[in-house]
Amino acid sequence: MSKKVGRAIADYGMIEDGDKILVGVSGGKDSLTLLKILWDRRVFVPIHYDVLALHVDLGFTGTKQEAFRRYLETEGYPLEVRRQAVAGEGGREPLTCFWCSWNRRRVLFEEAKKNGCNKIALGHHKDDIVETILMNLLFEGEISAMAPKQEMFKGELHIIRPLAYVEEREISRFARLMEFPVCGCLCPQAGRTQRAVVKKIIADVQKTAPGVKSNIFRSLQRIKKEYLL
Ligand SMILES: Nc1ncnc2c1ncn2[C@@H]1O[C@H](COP(=O)(O)OP(=O)(O)OP(=O)(O)O)[C@@H](O)[C@H]1O
Repeated sequence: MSKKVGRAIADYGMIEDGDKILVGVSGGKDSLTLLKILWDRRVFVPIHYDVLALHVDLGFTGTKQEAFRRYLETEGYPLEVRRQAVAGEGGREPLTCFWCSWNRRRVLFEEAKKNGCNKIALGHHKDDIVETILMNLLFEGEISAMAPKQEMFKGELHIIRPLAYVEEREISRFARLMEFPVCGCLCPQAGRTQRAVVKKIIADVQKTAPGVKSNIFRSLQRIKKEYLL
């Protein structure tokens, strides 16, 4: 996985010497994996960069957040926690995905600025990108993906997605092997989103066409302009 991450970093010029990277850590398997890989790679890559983990505590109840926070601290990762209630007290009803992610992003940007970070790394992986392509096609009527490297605020900040070439099943296996104290998805909307619908479509098609995920991913690298409307 580290090799795939290295390839994605090189292909998209995601990390440069002197970068300070804020890694968004939700407590899920993807961002815990991302944090470990970026942290460990610093030992052998020929450039120097700093890593800071940030958890935005969105205020959902019934969390197992304490366990993963303790784990990060014990493992020696520098960690910041910012509380930003989106539901219940201090939040808004009904809770929507837009409201939740808008707030999370705002806090990530604010904390990046406050901590002098020029990159924000998110744990989106290949499956997330493929699902986004289909979601945008089916529900938004447009052809677009999730950029592995995205410029924000006229280049002041970049969002990077170093797991862009890594499949979710690889991450799941790694997270189990590493015994990460994963604190599952705490979102009350989980499983009822457009993403869940698209995930099921891909899984169904994959039963008879195993290469479908890679094909969807590759499709946005091979646009045939002469066949567009
Ligand atoms: N509460 C949070 N605090 C900080 N970063 C977050 C938080 N929630 C999500 N992120 C960041 O945004 C990415 C995408 O969020 P999403 O909710 O889609 O999570 P996910 O795909 O389930 O990943 P994970 O397994 O890391 O939770 C995460 O991988 C993480 O980097």
